[in-house]
Amino acid sequence: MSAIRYELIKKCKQTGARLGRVYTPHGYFDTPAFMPVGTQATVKGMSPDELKSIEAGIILSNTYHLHIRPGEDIIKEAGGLHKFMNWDRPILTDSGGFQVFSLGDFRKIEEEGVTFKSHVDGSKKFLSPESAIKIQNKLGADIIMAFDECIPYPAEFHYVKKSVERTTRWAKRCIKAHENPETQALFGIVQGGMYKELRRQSAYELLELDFPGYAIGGLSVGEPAEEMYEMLECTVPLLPEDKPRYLMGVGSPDYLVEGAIRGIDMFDCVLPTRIGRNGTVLTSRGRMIIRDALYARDQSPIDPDCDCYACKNFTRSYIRHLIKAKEVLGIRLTTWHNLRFLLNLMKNVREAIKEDRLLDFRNEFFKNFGYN
Ligand SMILES: C=CCOC(=O)Nc1nc2cc3[nH]c(NC)nc3cc2c(=O)[nH]1
Ligand SMILES: [Zn+2]
Repeated sequence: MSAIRYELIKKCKQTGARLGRVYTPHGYFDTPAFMPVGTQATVKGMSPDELKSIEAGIILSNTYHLHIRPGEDIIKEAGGLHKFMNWDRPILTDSGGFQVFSLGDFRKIEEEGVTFKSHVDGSKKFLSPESAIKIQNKLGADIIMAFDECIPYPAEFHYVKKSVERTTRWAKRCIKAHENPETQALFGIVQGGMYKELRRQSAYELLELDFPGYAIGGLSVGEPAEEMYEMLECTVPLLPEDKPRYLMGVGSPDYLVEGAIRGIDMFDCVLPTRIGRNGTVLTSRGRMIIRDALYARDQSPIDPDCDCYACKNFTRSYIRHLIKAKEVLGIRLTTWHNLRFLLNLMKNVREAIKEDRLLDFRNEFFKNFGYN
């Protein structure tokens, strides 16, 4: 009996997209889904009630960050991550491994695991498949991720092949180390760089291990959009139709729509919260740099088509003032709006799948948003 169940509700007639629902021990969430990122057990600037008000179905936290601070034992003593942060809906923990390689003073990868320096105090840290799973077992997320190597871009074929084979060996060690498969679903992570042959090899090796869900890793690492789409087109069809597919670290509005069209069910990205904090907001007409003097006297909402608290109650002029004055309410409002924008985008994608018009929706959205 697995911790989650994926219900395939409808397949889009125009594309590879699917409408689905993932049932977890903390309730279900609809897919395709965008998962707000709460790296350190909080989606920066948003309370759990506010996240519920914008209909966030599932949020993500980082194993690496919570291991470094406050440490998984403190969270376990609180009754696990759900209790600690008072979020009673689904949670997914990924490694933050992406950050380890970009944040921590990354040291070396060996068969046993990865040695690196903490980005907080520079102390020496070690993560292995076993320790990464042990930490996630203590945190108690509903969906946890296998320990893998997120291969940098670009990378030589031979290096990628060796890394894929090690990631598969690590995946087997994760399954063995996992203590709560009936309450925490462990997802395998397909790697393979930008090589179709290695993407297929990684997928086949992980399919044999029969995970309850599969993530596609090693993308959104600096490669051109076309390469990412090509890797999706060669990998997604190999994955089981009756299990969720999670594209890690993606993404911007166009990537979310194009990823859903190619059969992806779950996405996560720091973009909405990160650009929100530096005064950039997403609107149906494209990105808006609200701190720009252009908006100093603009009494209209960020996005007239948006139903969020920021757009219903405040003007561009006021929010620009808050951002310029480094007032905390400023980044709360831009974050609130950006998250609601992406959650609404995914709601519209789900509607379009229901009505077999996702390609039409894509063309309309891209025309307004300013993509080609
Ligand atoms: C406990 C261990 C769980 O391991 C992982 O979470 N591994 C992992 N995380 C990723 C995160 C990514 N973010 C982006 N772009 C912003 N691309 C990403 C790719 C990966 C990936 O290939 N692997
Ligand atoms: Zn809004």
